[in-house]
Amino acid sequence: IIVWRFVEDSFDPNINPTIGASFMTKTVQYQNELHKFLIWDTAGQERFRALAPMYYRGSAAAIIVYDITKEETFSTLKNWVKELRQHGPPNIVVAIAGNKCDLNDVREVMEKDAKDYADSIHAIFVETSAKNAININELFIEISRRIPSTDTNPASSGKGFKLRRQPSVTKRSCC
Ligand SMILES: Nc1nc2c(ncn2[C@@H]2O[C@H](COP(=O)(O)OP(=O)(O)OP(=O)(O)O)[C@@H](O)[C@H]2O)c(=O)[nH]1
Repeated sequence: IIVWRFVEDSFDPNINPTIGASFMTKTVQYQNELHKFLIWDTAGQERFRALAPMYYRGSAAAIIVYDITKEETFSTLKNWVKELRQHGPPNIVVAIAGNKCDLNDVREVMEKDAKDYADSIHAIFVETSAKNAININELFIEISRRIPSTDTNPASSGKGFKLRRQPSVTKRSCC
């Protein structure tokens, strides 16, 4: 399960915010394999925050998105990183996406600062534009590279396999 929002159909500034979470899939080609991601896009608003553990529990990766034109979204992102470290799956792959890189003129978060922070927590880092579809595929390919396969049998190479840590029953209690 991955926390992410894809390219919007429309870039209306009055677009409705996510309520709870929305689900989507994305398939990327990684080397000779097709990797299908099952994605939950959780709501960013504070009032939905308590729902997030339902979605990141059992997930293989999380993409935490901030807005490069709003410094406060970068601070909020750091809180999400802490939450994932404390309550998320132990080996979850964390990716940080600085979205709206098409709005470089009104940037508030320097790319280097974000990259240094991502490196310090061993997270993937990329600046994206959901609007212009910049670096979206690249981000998923990098996640594919970091999520180990459960299938190490070369005889089955070329056939379908499951990436590690499909949603499963865990003993961890909610929140
Ligand atoms: N210029 C630009 N605008 C974007 C980009 N991505 C999203 N937007 C706009 O930013 C606004 C917020 O986008 P959302 O996708 O709703 O943001 P969100 O963080 O998912 O918000 P929640 O649904 O509340 O979690 C919308 O008006 C989008 O059209 C981008 O890459 N570039």
